[in-house]
Amino acid sequence: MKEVIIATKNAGKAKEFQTLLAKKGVEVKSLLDFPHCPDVEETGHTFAENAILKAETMAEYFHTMVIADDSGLSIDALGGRPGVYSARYAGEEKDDQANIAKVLEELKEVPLEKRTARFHCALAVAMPHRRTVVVEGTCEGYITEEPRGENGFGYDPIFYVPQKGKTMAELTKEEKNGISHRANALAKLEKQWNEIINNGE
Ligand SMILES: O=P(O)(O)OP(=O)(O)OP(=O)(O)OC[C@H]1O[C@@H](n2cnc3c(O)ncnc32)[C@H](O)[C@@H]1O
Ligand SMILES: [Mg+2]
Repeated sequence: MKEVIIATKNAGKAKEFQTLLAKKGVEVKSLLDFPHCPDVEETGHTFAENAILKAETMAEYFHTMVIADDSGLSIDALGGRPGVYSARYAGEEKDDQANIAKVLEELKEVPLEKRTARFHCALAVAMPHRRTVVVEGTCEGYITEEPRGENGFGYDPIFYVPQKGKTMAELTKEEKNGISHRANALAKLEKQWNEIINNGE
């Protein structure tokens, strides 16, 4: 089976890529499988910049094709925050519960109709001796007043998906993969996929 490295240390993301790419007959390895690999500082100001940074650094490190995901939540009432700072919104520990608590506190006075938000995902595919390919996907929703659901990761328990009538964390893995920002970004690689997979190294 063809193997692809996803440059992420986030177990939730890694699992989603495992399911999404298994359908394409691809086995996913994440950086969690390579405990000694270096950390990449996310110094970019956009999701795309950070995805390129992570993918290119790791493609150089591994000497092979690497895909990176930089993603996050943009809340309109907060001027687009937490945005590219989603992982560390409440501190360096990357604590999902603390991040959720901070968002809910900041939105305390904001009525439901003004709690519009979207998840963003930028995917960068870095290949030795080729130009890096970048695609982006989004998913629209609302921020709930309290967390609901046990599935997924990150901000999923407070992200309400109107078309499903549930929070992202109440969706099954298959349902989330049917509508997520990550799946939407990956779908944009569809046409190039065979070329990426066969010529990437
Ligand atoms: O950089 P890597 O190692 O991939 O892992 P990370 O967790 O730091 O990932 P990002 O820098 O892309 O930050 C994304 C954050 O945005 C949030 N996020 C992204 N996608 C999400 C999703 O599908 N559901 C819920 N929250 C998500 C979550 O808090 C992530 O930690
Ligand atoms: Mg990160």
